[in-house]
Amino acid sequence: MDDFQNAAARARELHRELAHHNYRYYVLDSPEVSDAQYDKLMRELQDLESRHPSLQTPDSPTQRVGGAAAEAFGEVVHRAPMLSLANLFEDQGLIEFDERIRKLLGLPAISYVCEPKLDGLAIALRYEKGAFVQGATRGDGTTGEDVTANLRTIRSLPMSLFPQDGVKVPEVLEVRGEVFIRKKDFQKLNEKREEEGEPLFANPRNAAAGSLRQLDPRMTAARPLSVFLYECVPGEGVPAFKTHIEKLEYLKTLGLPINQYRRAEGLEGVREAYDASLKGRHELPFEVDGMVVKVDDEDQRKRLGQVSKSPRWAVAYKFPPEEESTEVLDIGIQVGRTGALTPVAHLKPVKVGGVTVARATLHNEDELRRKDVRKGDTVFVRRAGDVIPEIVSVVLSRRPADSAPFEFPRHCPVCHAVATKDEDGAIIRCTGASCPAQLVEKIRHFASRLAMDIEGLGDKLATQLVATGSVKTFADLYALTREKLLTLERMGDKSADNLVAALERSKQTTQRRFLYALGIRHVGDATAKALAEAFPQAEKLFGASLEDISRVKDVGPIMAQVIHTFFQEPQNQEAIRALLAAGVQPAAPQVATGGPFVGKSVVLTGAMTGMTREQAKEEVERRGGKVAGSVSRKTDFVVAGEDAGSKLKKAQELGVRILDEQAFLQMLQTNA
Ligand SMILES: NC(=O)c1ccc[n+]([C@@H]2O[C@H](COP(=O)([O-])OP(=O)(O)OC[C@H]3O[C@@H](n4cnc5c(N)ncnc54)[C@H](O)[C@@H]3O)[C@@H](O)[C@H]2O)c1
Ligand SMILES: [Zn+2]
Repeated sequence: MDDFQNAAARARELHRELAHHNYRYYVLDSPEVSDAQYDKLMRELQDLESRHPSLQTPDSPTQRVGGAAAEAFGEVVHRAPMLSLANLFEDQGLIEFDERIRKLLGLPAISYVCEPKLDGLAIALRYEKGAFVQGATRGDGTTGEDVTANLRTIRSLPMSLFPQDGVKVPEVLEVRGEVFIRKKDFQKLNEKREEEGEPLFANPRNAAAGSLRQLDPRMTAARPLSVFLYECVPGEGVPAFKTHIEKLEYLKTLGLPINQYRRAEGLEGVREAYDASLKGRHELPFEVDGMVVKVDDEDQRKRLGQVSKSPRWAVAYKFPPEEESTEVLDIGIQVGRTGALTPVAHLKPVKVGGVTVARATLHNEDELRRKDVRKGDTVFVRRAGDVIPEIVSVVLSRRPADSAPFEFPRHCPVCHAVATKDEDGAIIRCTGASCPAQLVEKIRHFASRLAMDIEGLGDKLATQLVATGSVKTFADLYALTREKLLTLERMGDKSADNLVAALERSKQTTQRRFLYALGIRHVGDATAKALAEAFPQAEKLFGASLEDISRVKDVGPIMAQVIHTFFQEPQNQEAIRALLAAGVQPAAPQVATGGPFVGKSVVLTGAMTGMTREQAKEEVERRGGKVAGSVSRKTDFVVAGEDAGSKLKKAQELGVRILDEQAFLQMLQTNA
């Protein structure tokens, strides 16, 4: 085959493909590929046609506007054809556009108007004697669909013009503009569809088109659409405008909604406007997919005329796409630092918003189920600004016949411990205390002040210990030696010695600290205290029934379930046994029966030199006292350390007994 035959065959293929995508996009409002992919096919065809002009037949998709009107609607023949816009994607295209215009007009510089390119669908509206009488979609540019009833449901569209003082309402006014949906409304609409099990709209454009093209206007009314107008067809009583801006301002005086525009002088002016609008695109409450550049002077426009399906005097300068379609190669589960199991889609890499995206989060099981994303699906991926890439919708028409819903695992894929659902429903979490995926976080918590209080073991060191494989379980911490620690990066002699000493010290602990240190979900310091009183030995919890645990003070049914599951997990029993074998000795809480603290309410304020606030609290509680946060008449003692402030003052005012650190320590000693 020669080059021409090849080109002709490819062109036929592209005709077929583009016709298919046009139908999905314009008639069904449910595209299968992204705009960028569609544009690529279109450019390929344009390219073939420019190399072989005989391929440019009148029925070529390059020569036609939009898609045919759906038969279900009445037809409206436009008074003047509704055109499309030529697209540009980079500065080079803009240079050529400006050059062409200057050459055709024989002028050194052109005044332009720049408008946001709304991502919606074009409509033509007709007002007679100021009353809205008919509205139509663009259709194929010549004939559109009569969507009058649906347009009447758009709140921002005036049903009758309300001109400013001195402005005469024209006999007949035909205006053109764009119906669109605001980002917030789009999100709400898709959430509702999710709930109702309806397929999601891929983007605001399809949502707007799908909503306006409803056969039942009540359906349209339920979906909040918006409209901006940007063009006006000459007609009876309509002034002859010198410029586009004059026209826009005129429409405004009639009470019609007009979008913001920006005047731009020459190529440089357009570049500035483009940079500004690209930068500001995320601040707008609606989706824009580019900037429309129009020649401002109406007379110049007439002289420029049009080519095939678009005017020569305007162009759509597109923004880089933020949405792409691609394929889900697989769905995996990622275990986060807090044990949350997060489903992640592995995608055939695509460029979205300027970066290559190969993964997208599916957030959690509920979200995954709602969107019903499956392996093998074609999906729309979105990445706007710095936002994490996300899957917007699935192209159901492209779903493989043998696909099956994703089965969310009930065990952690990393450590195989049971994974359970959070009580608030959304997140599934691994319950393994030695789960490698959570280890850094677990160890950081284990070493924290209210837990084992191992000084010097923070986030950085925990990360290092896990990364080097030195620590795989809590108990491994107690096998760390000075020599071993010194092999770590940035670890000095002194720090190593201090850490070994801190580890050794931490072995003498309390059952309350020990239980808290295990990092059982929801078990904070207070619950650990109650649990320690009921179960002075950790191993007793292995055999405890759900009822036993439920009887513990302040432990509700959900927490009881979490605690029960934790101590049933063999991995966790093993972790506890190993800690005890390593020499950790959690002391059972002593229940005080006598002494000066029993049943007393104590307030701690100011800094003490000999112990921390937490230690002081623990000492008081061990002796049967309660530590309160604020001073009242019910307070029995206030322990005032250095720089005690308002609490001390309050105590003095109320005549509450005040102890300094010395007196407090003495009281503790006499009641050890
Ligand atoms: N994904 C798909 O399968 C698929 C299929 C068909 C078309 N498409 C997309 O649609 C595009 C073609 O659609 P099109 O012919 O409507 O062209 P277009 O969207 O590129 O530009 C023309 C349209 O821009 C709109 N517009 C928005 N703001 C405007 C403003 N301020 N002034 C003037 N017009 C404004 C008007 O509706 C006008 O008809 C393609 O480039 C592609 O991105 C996608
Ligand atoms: Zn795990």
